[in-house]
Amino acid sequence: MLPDLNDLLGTARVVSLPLVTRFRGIDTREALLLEGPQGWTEFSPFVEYDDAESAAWLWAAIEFGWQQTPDVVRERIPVNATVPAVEPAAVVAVLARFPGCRTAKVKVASLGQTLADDVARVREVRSVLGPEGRIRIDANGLWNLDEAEHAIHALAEFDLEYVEQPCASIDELAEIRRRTHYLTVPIAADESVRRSDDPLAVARAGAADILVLKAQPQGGIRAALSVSRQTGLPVVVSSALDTSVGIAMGAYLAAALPELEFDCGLGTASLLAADVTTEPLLPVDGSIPVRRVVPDAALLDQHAASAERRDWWLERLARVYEVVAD
Ligand SMILES: O=C(O)CCC(=O)c1ccccc1C(=O)O
Ligand SMILES: [Mg+2]
Repeated sequence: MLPDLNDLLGTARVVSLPLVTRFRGIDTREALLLEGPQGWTEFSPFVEYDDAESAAWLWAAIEFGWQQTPDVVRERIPVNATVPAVEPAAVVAVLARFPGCRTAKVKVASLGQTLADDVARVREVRSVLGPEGRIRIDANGLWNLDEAEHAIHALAEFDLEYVEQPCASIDELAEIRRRTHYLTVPIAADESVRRSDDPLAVARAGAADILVLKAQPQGGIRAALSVSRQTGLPVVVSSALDTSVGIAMGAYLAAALPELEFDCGLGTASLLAADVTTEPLLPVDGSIPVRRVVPDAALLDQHAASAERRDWWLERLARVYEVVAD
């Protein structure tokens, strides 16, 4: 059951939040927030995504605002620190924003950087976290097969918990998994789940050991829970660099999973220099609470997007609504 478009437009607020450090090539995160009968919710597909891909994000936003959240089995979610592709000298300051986090996810394979840059960054993260820290890396599919094999070989000495999306395609993931099997570094799939027509294909191909699930791109909490159930693979719930409102959606997904073996990528409010609430879902003692988030009126005003960007988002909402309604 779909609410009327006018109900969505009636409460919509568009914000533009500055990031602490550049991430995925952006320094501000734009998001559209909506208030449904169950609470505030978020629609924030990345600006370059088309309407067809954004439909899952809108369905997720509507589900979270208009339907009750599923039963939860935990009240706090252990989270990882997320380390953008920064210089080694900046690593200490990044990790300090994630108090109590024993796990770090390090971005690698960034445009304009070399494997030596990645090795230096991961070495510094290992040195700060110590031998008991857990380190995972995320290449966002940017390596080809040989680059991935070489890089995983070079980075394995830092004891990797897993490698997220080393290559772009499912076939490549399956092949790199075979090639690096001897290193015993598990392979996780992210884009191959959230940007694929068939989120189960990567599991069916035996191309990943772990799935990264993001609530908005997966089409909501229930759809993501279904992927987890149907594949039986261990899951890491992650944010899409959402505001605290969207992170809450991810937190409810993580809280509803029967098993949660790995720390989740839901500490990303720490990458924002501003948020929409005075009580953001920031990590404390390495975890975030599971609760809904209510935006603060003054912060919504303070971080309101320009009139031009607001119109762009409202028009996008209306177009994507038609895709969902079909
Ligand atoms: O998983 C995390 O630690 C944080 C989330 C994250 O990395 C991310 C955030 C926005 C867009 C893509 C990604 C990604 O996992 O590739
Ligand atoms: Mg990823």
